[in-house]
Amino acid sequence: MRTLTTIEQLSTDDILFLVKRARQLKAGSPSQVPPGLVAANLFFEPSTRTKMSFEMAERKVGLTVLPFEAQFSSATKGESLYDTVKTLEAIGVDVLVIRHTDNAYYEPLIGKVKPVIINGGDGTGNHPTQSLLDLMTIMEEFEELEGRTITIVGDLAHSRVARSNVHVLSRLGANLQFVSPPEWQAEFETQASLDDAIEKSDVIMLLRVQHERHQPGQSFTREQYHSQYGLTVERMHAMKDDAIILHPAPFNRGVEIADEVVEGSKSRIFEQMKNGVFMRMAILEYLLKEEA
Ligand SMILES: N[C@@H](CC(=O)O)C(=O)O
Ligand SMILES: NC(=O)OP(=O)(O)O
Repeated sequence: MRTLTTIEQLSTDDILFLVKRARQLKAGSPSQVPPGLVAANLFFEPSTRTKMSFEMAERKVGLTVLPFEAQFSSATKGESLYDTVKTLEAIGVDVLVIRHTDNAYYEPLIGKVKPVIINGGDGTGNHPTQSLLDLMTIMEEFEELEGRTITIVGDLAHSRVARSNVHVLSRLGANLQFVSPPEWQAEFETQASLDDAIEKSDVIMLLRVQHERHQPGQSFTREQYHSQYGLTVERMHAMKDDAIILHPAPFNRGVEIADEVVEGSKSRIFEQMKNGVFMRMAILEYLLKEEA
């Protein structure tokens, strides 16, 4: 396999292998990427975690990383993504991590370009590397997902993280619950009350309110959202003793999550970010093993 564009393209064995390998890398196992390969990270949408943790992972596995800034690239002169990728291929880039506003931006590239393509997020479509690092974080806590209840809370309609996670978590046997404002529930069957959902949950996975994808007038005040759908300190105290909190970040303190909860004992949010580096190392190793 030469690309990772959606989580659906991975078999369950691939997924479990990547989690195991990322945990080995986190424990200090040396990486096994052939020397002399070159990466570039093409982010046409803003990013802090995905871009920086890919760059960290690329350097840790020994890749040379070429800088690319979308706003100073010839994309601003109208060059297409396809022509940008063909250019980088001609220059000698072996692996491209791409984030783009268009859903499924990768389709015209697959089978037509030589570099390995890794999806760092496409519109409201997919965020496969986020799902894998979320899964790693959950498995560090519980090992098995079978019989565990995971509640995904928030802007389901506009979240690529929700879409990728629903697929992988249900494939591995978790019971999924959803809580969302009716306007943002999309195709998901939601629970009426966050308080009822919390009591049964082993994992509360919060989603960011995706303001940048909303039409004007489609939002709530911070206070309205927080009181109805936010993880308040009181709600955190109502969680099971061993239950944990995830959020892909960036998080809006005081909106999806109370300020005090972000770094509280149930939060694994910064562990998700740490795990992101090791998961991305495992993904690079997996995709590049046979390159040279
Ligand atoms: N950073 C994640 C989640 C978010 O921004 O809400 C994403 O790019 O999808
Ligand atoms: N979680 C995540 O994808 O963060 P960034 O948008 O900062 O990359």
